[in-house]
Amino acid sequence: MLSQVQCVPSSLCCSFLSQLVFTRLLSENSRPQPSNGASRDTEVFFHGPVHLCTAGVRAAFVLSTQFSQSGQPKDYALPNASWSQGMLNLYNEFVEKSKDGTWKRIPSYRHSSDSRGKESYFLQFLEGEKMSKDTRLFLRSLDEEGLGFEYVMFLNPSEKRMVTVYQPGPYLEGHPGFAHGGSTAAIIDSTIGGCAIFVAGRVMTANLSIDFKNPIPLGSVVLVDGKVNRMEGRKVFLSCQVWSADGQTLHAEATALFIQLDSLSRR
Ligand SMILES: CCCCCCCC/C=C\CCCCCCCC(=O)SCCNC(=O)CCNC(=O)[C@H](O)C(C)(C)COP(=O)(O)OP(=O)(O)OC[C@H]1O[C@@H](n2cnc3c(N)ncnc32)[C@H](O)[C@@H]1OP(=O)(O)O
Repeated sequence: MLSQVQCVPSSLCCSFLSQLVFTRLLSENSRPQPSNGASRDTEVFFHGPVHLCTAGVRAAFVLSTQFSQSGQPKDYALPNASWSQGMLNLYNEFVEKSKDGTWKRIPSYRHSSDSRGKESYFLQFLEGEKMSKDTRLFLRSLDEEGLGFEYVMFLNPSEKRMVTVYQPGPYLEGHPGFAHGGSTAAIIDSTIGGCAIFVAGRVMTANLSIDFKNPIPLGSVVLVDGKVNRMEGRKVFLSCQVWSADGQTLHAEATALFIQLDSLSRR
């Protein structure tokens, strides 16, 4: 279990992370298992001898959650059954806007090693770090669709702007019925982190300041709208707003400073 979160790219929300891990530990025991009896946890598969007899079924289940039918790594930034109509509508709106090249959908994989190739922003970010196939990127750490962070990012390169269409799931609960502020911080950090990576390559969050204006109902759809304001040497200054899908409610506003790293290995 620990290996799944040990290389989480953000120390921003330690308490949130602990809660998420705790939730996962709890849920492994209390959640109904898939009908084929397979565990959702690769570590259970590797460490639990009692499970060896169903190894094939388990492996198939685990692989099916991580790879598409073509055998390619699964791109999670595509519609799935958990997406509400509101999420689909916004997604389609931005797909439409992407047709003339103004916006670009950013694919999203579970493991950093799946991000190799042309769209390799995570490798820029994580280069030099050893990540095993069992590790998972924080925002894609849950197996079941719709329980945690459901999101798709669209980049507007000329505006140095990233918009994330985001639907927080029930495992992100803070106050009953609402998203935990740490989860909101994480999606903001990742959205503007994407902007910062786009303009500066490998970066780290040095400062993130958030005004939480209105709680985000779980299962609702919001737009996380972040952009680069300016760059001064290695310092990238960004801002971000989180709006309800109808544009009527401002949920959060943030400013941030990211620092460009010359090389992670130098550190
Ligand atoms: C087609 C391509 C598309 C691309 C799209 C991509 C989409 C991608 C999608 C998804 C992306 C996901 C992205 C995830 C992002 C997550 C990021 C995180 O959460 S990172 C974890 C949390 N952060 C840490 O753990 C940092 C810990 N801190 C440090 O490591 C250092 O303090 C660091 C690197 C921040 C700075 O250290 P130093 O030694 O390199 O630099 P020094 O000299 O201290 O600072 C440089 C300048 O910055 C100022 N500075 C530093 N920290 C500051 C602060 N907190 N406030 C104000 N100024 C600060 C300093 O005063 C200095 O300024 P002067 O150059 O003198 O003017």
